Amino acid sequence: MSNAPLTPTAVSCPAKVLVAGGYLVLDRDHTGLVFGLNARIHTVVEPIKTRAGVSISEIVVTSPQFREAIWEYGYRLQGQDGGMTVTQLSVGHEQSISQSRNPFIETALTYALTYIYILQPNHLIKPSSIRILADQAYYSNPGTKRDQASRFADFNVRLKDAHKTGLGSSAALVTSFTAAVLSFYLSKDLFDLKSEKGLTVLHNLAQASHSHAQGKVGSGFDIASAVFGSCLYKRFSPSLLSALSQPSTPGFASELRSLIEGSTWDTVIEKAAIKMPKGLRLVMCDVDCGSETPGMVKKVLAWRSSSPEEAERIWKSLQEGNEALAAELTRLATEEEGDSAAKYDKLRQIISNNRNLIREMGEKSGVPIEPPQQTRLLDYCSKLDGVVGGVVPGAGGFDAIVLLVEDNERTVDALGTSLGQYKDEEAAGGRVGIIGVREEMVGVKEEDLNLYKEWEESS
Ligand SMILES: Nc1ncnc2c1ncn2[C@@H]1O[C@H](COP(=O)(O)OP(=O)(O)OP(=O)(O)O)[C@@H](O)[C@H]1O
Ligand SMILES: C[C@@](O)(CCOP(=O)(O)O)CC(=O)O
Repeated sequence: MSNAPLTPTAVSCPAKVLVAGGYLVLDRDHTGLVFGLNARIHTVVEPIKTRAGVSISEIVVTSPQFREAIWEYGYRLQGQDGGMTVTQLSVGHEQSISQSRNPFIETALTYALTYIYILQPNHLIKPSSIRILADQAYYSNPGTKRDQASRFADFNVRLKDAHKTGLGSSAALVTSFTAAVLSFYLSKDLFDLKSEKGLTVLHNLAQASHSHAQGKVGSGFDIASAVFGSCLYKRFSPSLLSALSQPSTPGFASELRSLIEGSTWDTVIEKAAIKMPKGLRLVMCDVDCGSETPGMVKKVLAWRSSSPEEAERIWKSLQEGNEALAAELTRLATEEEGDSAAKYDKLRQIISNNRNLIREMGEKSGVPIEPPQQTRLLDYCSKLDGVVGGVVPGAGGFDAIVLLVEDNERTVDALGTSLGQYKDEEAAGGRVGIIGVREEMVGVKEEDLNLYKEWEESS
């Protein structure tokens, strides 16, 4: 048993935008083109500070930018190879348990502690304190800064009242949380975030726990970009996770380890296939409306099953269009090209063809993937100076668009002004704003603890 003090550890992961491959990426015959974004969720793990009444096996998780965001967990070893069982202890004062549970944190903790235990069965897992800190762009609530230099805002609301912008908060949270907890408790020879193996273990473990907490509905592209940054993504076989026993049931711990470390995991991640040409960047616009992704996915997939031939034609053409988009971006990023006016013509053409197919997919399935108000908005933006084109990202719907624009202040400022003046009489939502993010190639990253000074435990 080791008594060495554990060193405070901080890790962050990026947000995501699925620029191409929505719906297609749900099966392994197709790929998704996902860009990481430079908004991050950070997790800081430290030895617990002595507090009256803290029991020996307790991990306290807080998300101090939000009100009442504290989750206290006890953990104990389950017999028959069931792994670590995590139980929520006292709950967020004056609230009912169901209101203040955080399934993403609870599941990520269960999977991470189980993996830690199985690698170091003779080590005591010491109590710890975990803080989560998120960049502003994940939420549209205006935050207040504790001081000028502060990176993280105080959102002054409960997490359940926060308005998400759809950048993949749960995936960045689960991945940075898992990475920070593993790095904190495991020695470098057992888990090293800087090694290929460490990244693969992190990816597989975060996919498993995120999928469990989310109800196994997503393709996992958001976890892939949280770990690896921008990439071309082919999902894992869903059967890998459906075969895994439930946490705390006999055999779970060993099954989890062989799944996470073994060769059956079949995700394909191509980082080299995604590049942003010098001179271009992404801009995300928030449309201040909501869409319900799981319902849209169900309906699109139901239509695909009922009209297989027609769907196959669209899926095949769109896959080709998405591959063409990735290839053209890579070509522009790697080949010398002059500054001719026609430089981005091919890119424009590819985006326009893909949008036609996305609209067809939406019309045929009866799902508003690129609904008319988004078509009008995208067409309006695409005609502005310096804008190459744009699409509805991910599942589409009413909540966001992503634009490919020339990377200079003039273009982005003019875009902001034009969007400020944009009025669509028929659209319910109204205001369109630029989210303060751009593409990010780097995935998971260790961070310096000085970043969190004003968010010390007592604050
Ligand atoms: N800062 C945070 N602190 C703690 N938990 C968080 C935080 N941000 C998000 N979460 C957890 O993630 C959940 C939101 O995840 P969800 O998958 O619904 O949204 P998302 O990943 O941001 O959206 P999308 O998949 O549309 O991009 C919250 O209910 C909460 O459990
Ligand atoms: C529809 C889908 O392909 C993309 C959903 O993306 P987003 O959550 O709208 O960013 C679902 C998935 O891949 O998990």
